[in-house]
Amino acid sequence: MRILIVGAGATGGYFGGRLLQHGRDVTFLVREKRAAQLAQHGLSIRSATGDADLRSPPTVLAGDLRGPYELIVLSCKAYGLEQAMADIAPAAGPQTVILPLLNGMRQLDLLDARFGAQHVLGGQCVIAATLDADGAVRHLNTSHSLTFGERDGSASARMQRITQALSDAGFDARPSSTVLQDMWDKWIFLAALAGITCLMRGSVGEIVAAPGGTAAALDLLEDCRAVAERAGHAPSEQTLQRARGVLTEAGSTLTASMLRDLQHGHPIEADHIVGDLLARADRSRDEGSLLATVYAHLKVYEAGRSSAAA
Ligand SMILES: NC(=O)C1=CN([C@@H]2O[C@H](COP(=O)(O)OP(=O)(O)OC[C@H]3O[C@@H](n4cnc5c(N)ncnc54)[C@H](OP(=O)(O)O)[C@@H]3O)[C@@H](O)[C@H]2O)C=CC1
Ligand SMILES: CC(C)(CO)C(=O)C(=O)O
Repeated sequence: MRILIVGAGATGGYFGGRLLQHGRDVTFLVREKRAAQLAQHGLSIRSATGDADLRSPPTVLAGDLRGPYELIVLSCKAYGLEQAMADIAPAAGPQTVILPLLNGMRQLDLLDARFGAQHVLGGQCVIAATLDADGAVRHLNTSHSLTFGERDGSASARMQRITQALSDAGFDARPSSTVLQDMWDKWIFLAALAGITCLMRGSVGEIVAAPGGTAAALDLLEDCRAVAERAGHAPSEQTLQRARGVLTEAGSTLTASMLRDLQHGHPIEADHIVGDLLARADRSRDEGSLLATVYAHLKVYEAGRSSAAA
């Protein structure tokens, strides 16, 4: 299967790199700076699950992109999605399937509008990864699952082909018949994790060790859960218990990728991950909620970045 990975950043570099390491037909759509870095140093993955050093990974610049690809894996940030959609247009043909790995849900609406819903799978990944200063992918824990599925839950022929292409490639490939609920479950967990770790500038363990920290984390999760319920995607009690457990684990070093971005002064996905959740909330009830405070806090950070750049 001809696979295009859009972006060779933390997630795209990791999953694309693993696929390449396992002999799959992968090309990375990159921009010039990353193309030069990959040409010079190759693509390295540093991980407790096994390192990889891939010399000369196949890359392509947008202007040279020729399609069609059977599978396009989107691993850009939400604020890069409009540009990425424009750039991948030449790679999309009548049989192309787009698999977005972004956190949140709004990417589905945008991709549907641009390419047609029949071309867009649901998807998500669970991993903690970042890029080093030298461009190597650093895998920060041992989770590395990639979930994908038809949004109507069907076991289509293309799902079988994609499952085969993504399986046995050094990460957990998880075909799902409940991918939309999976995405919602992850969204509310991630919004709570990103929101609370950014607000408190610390890991889960540091937050729960502080007075009131556990209650704040659980309050925020509850705000997020209420939005999911209102949208018809309430998490199961088991999912909720798991999320509560992870968000209140004593000594946990877990943070969200949004906190890592914020600490490096990078752009963040505030609107996509927190603002969009708030937009789907019951405004009369959620005004003054912790979720609203978290959003205001992230927007202040963004405003500070913009004025520093001006
Ligand atoms: N990092 C993590 O641990 C996790 C992240 N996620 C989610 O995954 C998504 C991706 O995050 P992450 O991998 O961390 O992000 P990164 O910023 O590490 O990587 C994104 C990459 O996409 C590239 N890119 C963006 N637009 C284009 C384009 N038009 N053409 C070519 N390359 C492009 C960027 O390239 P350039 O350098 O040129 O800008 C960058 O290298 C986000 O929605 C995030 O929330 C989900 C789970 C965990
Ligand atoms: C929740 C987590 C850590 C898992 O993938 C994540 O998605 C992120 O940090 O962006």
